[in-house]
Amino acid sequence: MTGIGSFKHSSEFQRIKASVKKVSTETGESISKYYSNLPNNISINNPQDRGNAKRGVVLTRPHQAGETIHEFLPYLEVAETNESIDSTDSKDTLCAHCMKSLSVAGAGIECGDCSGFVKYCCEECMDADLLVHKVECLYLSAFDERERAQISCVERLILRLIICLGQDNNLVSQCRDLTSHHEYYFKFKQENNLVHVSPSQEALFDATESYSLGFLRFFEADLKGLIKLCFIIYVNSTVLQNFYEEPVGIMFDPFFSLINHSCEPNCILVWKGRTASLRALRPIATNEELFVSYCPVFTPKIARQQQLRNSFYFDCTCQMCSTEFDRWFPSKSGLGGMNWDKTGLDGVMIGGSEDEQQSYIELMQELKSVCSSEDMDDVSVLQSISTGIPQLNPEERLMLSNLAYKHVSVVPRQSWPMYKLFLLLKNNTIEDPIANLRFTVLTTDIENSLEHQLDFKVSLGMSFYEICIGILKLIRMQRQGEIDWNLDMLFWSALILALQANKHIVLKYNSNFQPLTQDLKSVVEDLRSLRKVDTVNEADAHVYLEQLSQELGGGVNLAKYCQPLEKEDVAQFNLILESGSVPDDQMYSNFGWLLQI
Ligand SMILES: C[S@@+](CC[C@H](N)C(=O)[O-])C[C@H]1O[C@@H](n2cnc3c(N)ncnc32)[C@H](O)[C@@H]1O
Repeated sequence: MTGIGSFKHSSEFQRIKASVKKVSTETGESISKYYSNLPNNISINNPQDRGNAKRGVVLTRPHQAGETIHEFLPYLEVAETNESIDSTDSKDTLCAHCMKSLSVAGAGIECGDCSGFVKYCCEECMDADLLVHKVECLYLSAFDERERAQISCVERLILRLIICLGQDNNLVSQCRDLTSHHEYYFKFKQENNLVHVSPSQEALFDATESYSLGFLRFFEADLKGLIKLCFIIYVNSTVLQNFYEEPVGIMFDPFFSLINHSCEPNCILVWKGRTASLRALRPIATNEELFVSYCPVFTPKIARQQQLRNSFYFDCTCQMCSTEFDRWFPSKSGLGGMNWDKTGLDGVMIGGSEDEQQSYIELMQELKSVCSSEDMDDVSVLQSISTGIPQLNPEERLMLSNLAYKHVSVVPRQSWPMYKLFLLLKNNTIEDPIANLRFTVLTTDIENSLEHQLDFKVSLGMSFYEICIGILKLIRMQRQGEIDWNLDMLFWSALILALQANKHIVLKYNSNFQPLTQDLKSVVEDLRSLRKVDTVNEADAHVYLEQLSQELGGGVNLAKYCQPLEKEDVAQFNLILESGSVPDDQMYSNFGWLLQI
C-alpha cells in the first residue's frame, strides 16, 4: 500500500478531484448513451405523468410473471461492519469482495493496514478489490480502531463511489445526472433552519456535513460535488440482502437507480449470492414502466408516504396511495377499511363496523405504547410503530398476547396490526421454542396469504433455517421429556411450513413459476436428504445445513443453528416423508391449533 503522502501526489488523486468537480453540475442531456451495455429488453424513458420523476425504465417486449428482466452485479457493495446495526443471529461477517459468509466461504484474510476492518474470504478476492481498497484503506487508517468501528456502511459506500469516479469516466457521466435531491440540504443550510425538515432528515443533514468535511480533508475535492455524492447514495442505494432477506449491507448501481417507485410494484430485486436479479412480479406489457418498491409494501399507508417524502422527496400517487382507506386495515367484509388521520392515531372506518374501528384504534394505541417514546413527534411515532421491534418485558408480552386474542375475532388476521403483533411476539419468544414456532407460523401464514392477494412476493421473513431451528428445538425438548406433544401434529405443521418455505424459494429462484406439486416434491426430497444421513449426529446435520446454505447463496451460516439429531428423530421425519404429500386442502387450514395464543 502507498502512504497518504505519495497518494496525494499521484495522478489518481488528481483524477478523483477532477471527477468530483465534474459530478457537481448536471448536464440535463439525455443519459441513454452512458447506459449502452443494457440488454435490449429494457430502455430508459421520460415518464410524462409523474411530476419530477424525470426518467424511468420501460420494457421493450412483454414479460411473464416470474421472468428475469435483467441480472447484474451491482456496481458497488459494502457489507455492514457495525455489528450493533440490524444485527440478527444468522448474520455473519462477509467477504468485502464476493459478499459470501466467511464461515461458509473460507477462513478469512484481514487487511493488515486497516487492522482487519475489511476482510476477504481468499487472496483472489483481496486482489480483485485492491484497486479500490488501497485508497479506502488510506482513508480508514486515519481513524483509531474505536472510531473506525463506528463508520457506517453508508459512509463507506460514498467513499467507494468517490474512489471509483477517478477510475471510470462513464460512471462520472452517469452520476452527474442521477437524481440526488441535494438541493434540500443547501436550502436547509441557507435558509437557516426555516425549511421544514423532519428530525430524521435533520440527522441525515448533520451526518452529511460530517461525512463531506471528512472527505474534503482527505480528497481536497469540490465540497458541493462531495455533498451531491452523499445524496446520490442516500437516494439511489439499496439494502443488500442475504437469502433470508436480512439486511447485510448496501449497494449502489447506476442502472437500478433509474427505476421509479410504486407501492404496488411490478418487479422486485432478488439475490442469488452477489448477483442481483430483477424479476417481473406480474405480466408486464411492452412500453410499460418498471416499478420497484422503495419501502416495505406491507406498511401502513401514512408510514409509507412519510418514508417516501422523507427519504426520496416525493409524494406517492400510486393506486395503493390513492384509495380512500388503507388497504392493510381492512374490514372483515372486505368492502372497506380504516382511514387514518395523518397527524395522529385517530382513524375512521369507511364501509366497515364501529367495532372494527375501535379494535384498530386500540391495537394502534397499544402498539404505540410499546414501540415509541413519549417525546416523539407524529412522524417518528408512526415510523417506530411500523419499523421498531422493541424488547418486550413479560407484562408487555402478556398484554400483546391478550390483545391479539381479543381482536383477532373482530378484525382480519391478515391486517397489518395483527401481523405486527405476531411479529413482535415472534421476536420476543426466542427463548421459548414452542411460542416462537407458533408465532413464526402465524406471521408466515399472513405473509403467504399476502403473496397470494397481491401477486407479490413480500419478504416472507420465514426461512428454512427458522424452521430447522424450530423443529429441531422441539424434537430435542420432546426427547428430553420437557414437552409431551402430539408429534404427528407438530411434524405435520412443520412440514407444511417447510413446504411453504420451499415454495417461496422455488418462486424466487426459478425463472418459471412451478405448480405446487413440484414444490412439494422438491421439499420432500430435501427432507429425504436429511434422512439419508447414515450416522445421524451433529456433524452430519451441520454438513447438510452448510451445503444447503452454500446452495442458497452465502451470507448465512445455517450450521450455527443446527441441533443434534439422533436416530429416533430421523425416524419421526421418516413417518412424515413416507406419508407422501400433503393434500391441497390441508395446506392452509392446519394452523387452527397454533392460534391458541
Ligand atoms: C432512484 S431515483 C429514480 C430515478 C429518477 N426518476 C431519475 O430520473 O433519476 C429516485 C427518485 O425518483 C423520483 N421518483 C421515483 N419514483 C417516483 C414516483 N412514483 N413519483 C414521483 N417521483 C418518483 C423521486 O424524485 C425519487 O427521489
